[in-house]
Amino acid sequence: MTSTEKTPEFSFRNITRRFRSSSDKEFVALESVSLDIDSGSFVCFIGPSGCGKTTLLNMSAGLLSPSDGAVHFRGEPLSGVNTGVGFITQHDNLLPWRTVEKNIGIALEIEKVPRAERRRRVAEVIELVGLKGFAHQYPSQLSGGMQKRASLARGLVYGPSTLLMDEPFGALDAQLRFAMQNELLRIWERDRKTIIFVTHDLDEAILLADKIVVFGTRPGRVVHVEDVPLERPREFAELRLSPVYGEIWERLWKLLENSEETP
Ligand SMILES: Nc1ncnc2c1ncn2[C@@H]1O[C@H](COP(=O)(O)OP(=O)(O)OP(=O)(O)O)[C@@H](O)[C@H]1O
Repeated sequence: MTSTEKTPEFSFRNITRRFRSSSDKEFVALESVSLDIDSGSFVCFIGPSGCGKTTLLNMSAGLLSPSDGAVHFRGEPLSGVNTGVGFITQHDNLLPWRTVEKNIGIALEIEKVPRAERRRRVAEVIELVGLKGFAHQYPSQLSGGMQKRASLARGLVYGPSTLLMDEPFGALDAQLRFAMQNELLRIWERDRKTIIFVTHDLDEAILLADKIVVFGTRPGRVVHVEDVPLERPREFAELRLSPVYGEIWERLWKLLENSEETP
């Protein structure tokens, strides 16, 4: 790498991950994945069920190690839990007995961040995700979209350089999903954190990403990486009419259709 090139946020180097199935047979969940994720970029992972997308996210978070190969985070080999990432899953996992404010601040409490600083940082992310006025509500008092906002705030509060998002909006209805996609883009355009976002929805991937990584199955592997050169800020209604959008959509759709075939 020359001195002018930036160190990637993540560098996956020839990653293979094997698991044991319920019948105790070893199988390859992810094979020979080599991929760089640029710092500050928005990357979507897309592919059929079981192709290893979550496995790769778990490795990025340091919750799982590769059987072969290595994950480098900001130039350093990753070993152990990656404290530089916020992880947001499909299920919000908000604790029902804690208020919004206390749910969001939980990581700071664990880190023993002093109370005044904790309050300040929690208030800042609450404002950022548009939950001002709801700090003292309990999760059951929030709408689905507000719960998403709360889990987004919880992922942001300790200032990670990357957000790992595993189908975060999968369970939302179309309108709410659209609102949350726009909200996420607004926050990303403000902070330019690196985002790795797993989705099954091709439109969502093209709307959000700078780069789309397409996975295939049996074994899980990367079959294609697509750069998305569409201008930002992106307006979905206009975007869908653009020829570039249509070309990307068709190319990736075909790949996804074929991605479940054994190579
Ligand atoms: N801890 C584990 N033990 C055994 N097998 C596992 C484990 N974690 C994942 N797998 C298997 O590895 C394969 C890849 O799983 P993974 O969850 O990464 O896929 P995915 O692409 O995220 O799927 P989906 O889109 O359905 O969430 C699947 O066959 C899954 O059953």
